[in-house]
Amino acid sequence: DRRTPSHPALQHESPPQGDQGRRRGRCPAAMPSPRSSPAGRAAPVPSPSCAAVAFRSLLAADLRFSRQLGVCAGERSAWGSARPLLRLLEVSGHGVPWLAGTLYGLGRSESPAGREVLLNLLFALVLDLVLVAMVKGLVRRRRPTHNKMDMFVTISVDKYSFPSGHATRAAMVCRFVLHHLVLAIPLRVLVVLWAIIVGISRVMLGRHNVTDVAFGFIMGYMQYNVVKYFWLSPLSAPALFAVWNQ
Ligand SMILES: CC(C)=CCC/C(C)=C/CC/C(C)=C/COP(=O)(O)O
Repeated sequence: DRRTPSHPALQHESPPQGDQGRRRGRCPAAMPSPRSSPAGRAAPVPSPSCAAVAFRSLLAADLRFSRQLGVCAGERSAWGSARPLLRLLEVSGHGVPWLAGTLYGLGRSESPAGREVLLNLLFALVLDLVLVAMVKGLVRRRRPTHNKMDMFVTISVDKYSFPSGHATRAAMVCRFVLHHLVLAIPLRVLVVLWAIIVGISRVMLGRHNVTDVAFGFIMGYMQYNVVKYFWLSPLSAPALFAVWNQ
């Protein structure tokens, strides 16, 4: 009879059920498994809340799915031959070329409008590096076990994977470019595609889990709002531009 527990421990104390369990914020789907205490009594093992159960299930699904998508994680992986191409994409979304390119552009720019845009792009890139490093350092989620740590120039927090710095940068730069460069429609589409492909390639390379990239996209998208809010201009930062124009 399933309703009458045969195990003596279960007869002593039944797990919190129904209303009682719910009131304590516990998940009915994860009822505690009673264990015997030294005195022979069943000691109720606290069960996790529904939110915790849902969170763990999401993470488990994320790990499984990301592993399946990591088809370029090594040369011998299913799509290993595409790895060099994805590594090229990795460099295209890396902080070093973006910072170097922006600094170079700033040095060469002769128009005040161009300098203003590039100065704000520099601010955006630095802000992105700082925020991503802070979140990575706080969350400390390890990179997927199938990732080969052969990345192009990393800093210490880059051993962590949440969020994907490439995804934040790609999303933020994409918004920035679409707002500040006058581009023909096909080029605008290309910029959006580049950002999406950079994000997807992080999972295919085995560098990240899907949730790292998804959160990275959201974070990068919002970072652009911060850049817009603190937009540096001769009006908002006259001292900076005065020095510049000397
Ligand atoms: C000036 C200075 C501190 C430059 C640092 C540039 C640099 C090494 C950025 C790191 C870029 C990177 C490897 C991000 C990691 O991207 P994930 O998508 O793997 O999170």
